[in-house]
Amino acid sequence: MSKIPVIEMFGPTIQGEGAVIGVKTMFVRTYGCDYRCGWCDSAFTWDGTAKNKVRMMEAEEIINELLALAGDNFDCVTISGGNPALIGEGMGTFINLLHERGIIAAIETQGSKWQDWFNDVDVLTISPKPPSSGMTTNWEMLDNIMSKMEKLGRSTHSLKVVVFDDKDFDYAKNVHQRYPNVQLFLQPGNDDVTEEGNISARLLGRLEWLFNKVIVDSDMNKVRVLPQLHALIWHNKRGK
Ligand SMILES: C[S@@+](CC[C@H](N)C(=O)[O-])C[C@H]1O[C@@H](n2cnc3c(N)ncnc32)[C@H](O)[C@@H]1O
Ligand SMILES: Nc1nc2[nH]cc(C(=O)O)c2c(=O)[nH]1
Ligand code: SF4
Ligand SMILES: [Mg+2]
Repeated sequence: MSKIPVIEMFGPTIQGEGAVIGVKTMFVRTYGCDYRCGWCDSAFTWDGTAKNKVRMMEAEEIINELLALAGDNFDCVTISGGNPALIGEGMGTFINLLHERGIIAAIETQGSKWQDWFNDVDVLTISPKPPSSGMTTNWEMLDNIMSKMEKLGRSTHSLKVVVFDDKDFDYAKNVHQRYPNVQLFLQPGNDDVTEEGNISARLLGRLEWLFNKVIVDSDMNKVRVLPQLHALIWHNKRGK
């Protein structure tokens, strides 16, 4: 059996981003990332500061813990990280167990790695990283992932790009031109993930800036611009 490194589980909460924004969901956050985005809002999943909280868990144990947390008060589990795509067959087993219980599986990943269990995911969010992150996109890998997902013919996948500045917006445009048939979500960046208290006004300011970028750009007629809804409500609080 291959175990899964879990750093936190929480919920039920409301999915705050992307294609299924607004849906009630549990979260399972895996430990470890192959990226180090300068503005990562979940850096504790890879920077070592919370390493002592990691538990190596069997798929079955994770389900049992979710059920203990929430009973039958959910039918969606979102697996985020870190990068859940670093995990092999254990994650496939976990997704199968969710399906056996009629629970859907949503994944958040950056598109730097493929796993065969992507084929079984109900909602796959691929979030390639713009220049402000400090990361470099492996376009060959991303092309590969996008073409495998397209071949599935179920359009369970979408793209989500976080935008902090004009260069990121150009990057998002590039992504949209490269994969014109895949729904692209734009999300404004939260440029201070440690600020305490109410950050809604700051985030809404960034959302308005992004709205205005999209409004005047005829290459962006088909994108959708969304906030991080949970951050508007719960700010930088962890486990929400
Ligand atoms: C923490 S990541 C984990 C999953 C995966 N590693 C990824 O990046 O897609 C989850 C989502 O949060 C977004 N995100 C991280 N930091 C952010 C920030 N400061 N502002 C806005 N979105 C952020 C990421 O781009 C990604 O879409
Ligand atoms: N409510 C809520 N929605 C989210 N959507 C993506 C998240 C993530 O950190 O991957 C996230 C999160 O952490 N909380
Ligand atoms: S890829 Fe995701 S988890 Fe990894 S550093 Fe970037 S935002 Fe954070
Ligand atoms: Mg988050």
